[in-house]
Amino acid sequence: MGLLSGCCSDSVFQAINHGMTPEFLDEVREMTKQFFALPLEEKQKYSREVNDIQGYGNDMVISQQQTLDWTDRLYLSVYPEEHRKLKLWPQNPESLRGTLEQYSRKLQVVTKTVLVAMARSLNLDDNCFWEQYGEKGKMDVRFNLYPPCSRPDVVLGLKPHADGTIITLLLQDKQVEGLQFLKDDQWFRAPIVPDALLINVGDLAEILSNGILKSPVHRVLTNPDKERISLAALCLPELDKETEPLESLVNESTPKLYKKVKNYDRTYFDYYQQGRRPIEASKI
Ligand SMILES: O=C(O)CCC(=O)C(=O)O
Ligand SMILES: [Fe+2]
Repeated sequence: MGLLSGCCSDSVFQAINHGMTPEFLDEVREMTKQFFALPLEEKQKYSREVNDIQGYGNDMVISQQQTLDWTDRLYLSVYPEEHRKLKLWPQNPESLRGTLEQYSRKLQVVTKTVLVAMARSLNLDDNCFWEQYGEKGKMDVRFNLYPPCSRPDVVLGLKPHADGTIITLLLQDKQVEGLQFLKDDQWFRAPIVPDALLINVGDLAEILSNGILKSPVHRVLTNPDKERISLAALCLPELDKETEPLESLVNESTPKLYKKVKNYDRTYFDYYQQGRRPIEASKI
């Protein structure tokens, strides 16, 4: 697999030669568009329940101050398989379930390759990140639709955040840009590289690497006349696994910079909705 680095930050890569054909990626994008184009009542058959993250719909509203994102979503857990809530997997378009299954299986292979490459880049044991992900590592997918918005000057598709993952694998829209990464207090656009997957490091890789890898802050702009889609696959450690800086990266001259965290995605949400970075809470 080829990794093109440094589009906007050292922790963001565009991966090519990932083993999926351009036609297959188009199919994945197409099924995403088709789902969101369905009538609302059809999509609502898969609605998220009030206290669940999985399903169709926008974010949970936990406070009146919360800034809402200009986006429509479908969130599904794919791995481990026992986390799947199949009743929330759309049967329309008909190909969605099968294509998602195939896509996520391929992404598991990509995930392993990337985690090994990350370890090598830090001169660590090949499997040190992979072991932290675990045999029962979680993969959740988030389908995003950003409808056209008449006030792109004041409304964001997705507010600034860093991902609460080990890594995130993102399939971007092929025509419409919108994703930006923050570096040195400036926003840089993530260019569309057709048929590449954009991979970024998440907070948990920052913690594991004791801060050598940085989880980049990013946001999505809205567009006045075009809709945009994306599909994010979020790789998280298996349930109840504790994440802390790898022992080999901690010694007398480089102390441990982060506390141990567990089920980080749960605390993540509260911070995120207040516009805060959850990783701040785990810094020592
Ligand atoms: O839509 C995008 O390009 C980015 C999505 C994203 O950052 C996310 O789902 O966490
Ligand atoms: Fe993100």
